[in-house]
Amino acid sequence: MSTAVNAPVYLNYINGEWSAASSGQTATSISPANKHEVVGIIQVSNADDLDRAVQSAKQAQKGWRKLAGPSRGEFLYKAANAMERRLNEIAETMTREMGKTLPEAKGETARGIAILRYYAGEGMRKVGDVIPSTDADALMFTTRVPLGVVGVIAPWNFPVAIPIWKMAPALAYGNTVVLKPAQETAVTAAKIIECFAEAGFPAGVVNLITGKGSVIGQGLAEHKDVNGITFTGSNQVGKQVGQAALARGAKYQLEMGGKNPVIIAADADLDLAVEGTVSGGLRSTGQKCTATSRVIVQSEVYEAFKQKLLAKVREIKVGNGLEGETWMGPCANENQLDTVLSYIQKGIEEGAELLHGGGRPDEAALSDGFYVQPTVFDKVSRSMVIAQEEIFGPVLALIKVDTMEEAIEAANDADFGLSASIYTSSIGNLMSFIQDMDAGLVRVNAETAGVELQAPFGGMKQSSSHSREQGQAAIEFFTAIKTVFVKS
Ligand SMILES: NC(=O)C1=CN([C@@H]2O[C@H](COP(=O)(O)OP(=O)(O)OC[C@H]3O[C@@H](n4cnc5c(N)ncnc54)[C@H](OP(=O)(O)O)[C@@H]3O)[C@@H](O)[C@H]2O)C=CC1
Ligand SMILES: O=C(O)CCC(=O)C(=O)O
Repeated sequence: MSTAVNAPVYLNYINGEWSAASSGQTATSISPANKHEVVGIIQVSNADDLDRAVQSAKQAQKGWRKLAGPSRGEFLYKAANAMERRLNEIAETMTREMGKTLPEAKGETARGIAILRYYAGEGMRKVGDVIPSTDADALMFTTRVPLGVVGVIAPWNFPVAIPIWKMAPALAYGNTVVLKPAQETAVTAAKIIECFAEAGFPAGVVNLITGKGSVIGQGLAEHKDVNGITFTGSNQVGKQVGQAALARGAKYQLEMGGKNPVIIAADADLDLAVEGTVSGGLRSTGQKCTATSRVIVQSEVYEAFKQKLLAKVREIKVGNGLEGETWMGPCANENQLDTVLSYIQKGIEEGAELLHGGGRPDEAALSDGFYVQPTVFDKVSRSMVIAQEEIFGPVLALIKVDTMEEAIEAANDADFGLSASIYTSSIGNLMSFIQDMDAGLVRVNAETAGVELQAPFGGMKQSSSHSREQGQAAIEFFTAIKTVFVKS
């Protein structure tokens, strides 16, 4: 039975006011743990709504950029405080809306708050350098200016952290923002924006508009008054967004897929390596762009590692993320579940050996949710589809290698280059890995997932548009450098 009748309605936030889509259309945001549970009713906006949001951001931009950096930072501190007061509620909404476990959702919400505070402090840091001029009577320096209106297109897998790690630096550096979250997690996004509204940002500085990606996302990328577009999501859509922005000369930044390897060297601490592989590959149901997907193991320890890994995976409790004993929640939506199941089928057809999982769990209590078992494949070869394409699900592919050289070569044998890790106790191994691994994030004796907000984050090869987000790196995208030459 659907509970849509009693579900709360969430609106767009445009020019400091909550408003319904002018199309009059709404959609339901459902829980992946039980498809009959409606988390909220959300707006399906059209191009007119989008234009209103962009125009309100454009109008607000002049006043916002004129504020001193520390004053802009004050608003971010206030938004962080508002979010902190509502941490449990926001985390619970996230779990209900996209399925990750409540402890993970609380951790992510806390991370969103920390990101806001980090960028609030940015308002007080330097924005330029003094450069010696060849003219002894001149002063030459650089300063930075905001892009203008920034469009944020966010995915559903980190519905708090990703919008915030894009919006917070955009705002701190003087841009105004139009956020288009994934429809999947529009309710969680509305709650974040409620915190921004409570913080008292001037009207138009922060705008939220929900609707189809093909209408609102693509519309943002194509809108003549949007000066910068920052996107996280699939490779296919990312490239479309980039092309639309490029065609009209707007700045863009894309964070896309991963096919992240972990290397288990013969001298690794196997218990630590198993822990990192399970956590990196299966937490959040494998739906992280940094999730471990390929497990490359040296032959000397292959059998021992495999047995320890299987023992750990067998312990995983799949269930509703709101329940305390659950370790792994459902896939975020039915499409995602179907994608994961079809990749598992492909792995079987290609001759990989299914060691664990491979389908939906049997429990009747889980039959209305988008659940899948944690899955482990043995005898995977580097060219198989499950070793090459992003699955975005809880599927680990074991690949056997003889030498460290072969391990690194296998790890680099993918179109993506986001994150990679190695478990080893040898300095030689870790130095070769750090030097030769083509990935934006390389981690030693730590899982592939896990990003620190104060460090640059982004990928090589097909994983990104080669820019970096977060930490001090964010200033490169969200501002333009202006070189100033002054002569008395
Ligand atoms: N790098 C990452 O962190 C992520 C990677 N993915 C990968 O993408 C796959 C598919 O996931 P999916 O949710 O469909 O990812 P998408 O790339 O379709 O969605 C990401 C965001 O882009 C929006 N969008 C969709 N179509 C367009 C468009 N034509 N123009 C502009 N914006 C658009 C979406 O809106 P809406 O969905 O509301 O229509 C959403 O806000 C996953 O299986 C995974 O492999 C997915 C999410 C995150
Ligand atoms: O691993 C993380 O914490 C971040 C992952 C991420 O950015 C993503 O999945 O989109």
